[in-house]
Amino acid sequence: MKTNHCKIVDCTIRDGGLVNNWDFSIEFVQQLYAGLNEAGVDYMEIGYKNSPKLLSGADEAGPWRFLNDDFLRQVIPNKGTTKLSALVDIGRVDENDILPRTESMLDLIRVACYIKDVDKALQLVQTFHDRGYETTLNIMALSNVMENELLEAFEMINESVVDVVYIVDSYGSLDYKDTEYLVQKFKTHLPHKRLGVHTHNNMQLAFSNTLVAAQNGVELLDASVYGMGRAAGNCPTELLVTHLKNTHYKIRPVLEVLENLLIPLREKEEWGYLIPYMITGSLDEHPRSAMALRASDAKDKVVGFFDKLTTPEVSFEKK
Ligand SMILES: C[C@H](O)CC(=O)C(=O)O
Repeated sequence: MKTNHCKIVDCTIRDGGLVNNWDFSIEFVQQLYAGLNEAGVDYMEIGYKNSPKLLSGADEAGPWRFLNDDFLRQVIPNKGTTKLSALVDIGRVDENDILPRTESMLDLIRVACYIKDVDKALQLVQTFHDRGYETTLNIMALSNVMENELLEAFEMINESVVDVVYIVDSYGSLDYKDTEYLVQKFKTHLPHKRLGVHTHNNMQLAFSNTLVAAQNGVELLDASVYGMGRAAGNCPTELLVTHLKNTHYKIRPVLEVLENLLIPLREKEEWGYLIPYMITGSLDEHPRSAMALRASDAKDKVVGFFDKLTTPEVSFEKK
């Protein structure tokens, strides 16, 4: 039987941390890792490897915001077959904090950037590659990128050592046609690179777009349990685990994690498909305005919110 070419990268802690400021207990992360490992999920992104020296708000955030290698060894004393990944952002990571892979629990380092910073991101990729890690380049907000910028980026990427290049739908505004178009463009211009996809569920399309990408040859599929991720969240891990054919995945351990960890957490924290996120997704915008609305007393005033975002005149409230 033909085996499926796809691999799942579970981002529950990293992207979900944007919902609760990475306030996950050690037991939560250990149980999640054990469940994903039993389920056969290929990678778990256990947080960010940015430097607290380069970012404000470090004191309030949980430890998954600024991963430390000694801490990680204590959290996962018995690593299984699920590999560990960390994300870094341009300008927020201190290269000196990244140990050689042989001395680290991490297997994969993913570098996130906007299109204008692809050159800087590829320099970091080279450093991490030289230290022995698998690497990805995650180009965020691709729905806002001009063709000429993309073509310029492809030239640099082709000359780089990066293993996997990601199509990232940061605003959750792509549909199946857009996804197919982007995947074909990436395949044409990056014939020797493997591809990944990271989707957001603003328009209830995260799962469907991920499947379209997979069907068109994309290998690394980002997801998170119960879709936990910033604003509308991500493609749910449980859906990929149960749906992808010819794989070794098991759904039961993911259901256990859902029942024990994510369903109770969803009672306290909010993420997922909500109308303000649908509005920003459909307008191809960052969800920050919708997140601010949901945190305010006017959280369900979706008509006024829509009017405000779609009116060219800008009015500021008088203090
Ligand atoms: C690089 C990551 O995929 C960043 C992210 O989550 C985004 O939506 O952007």
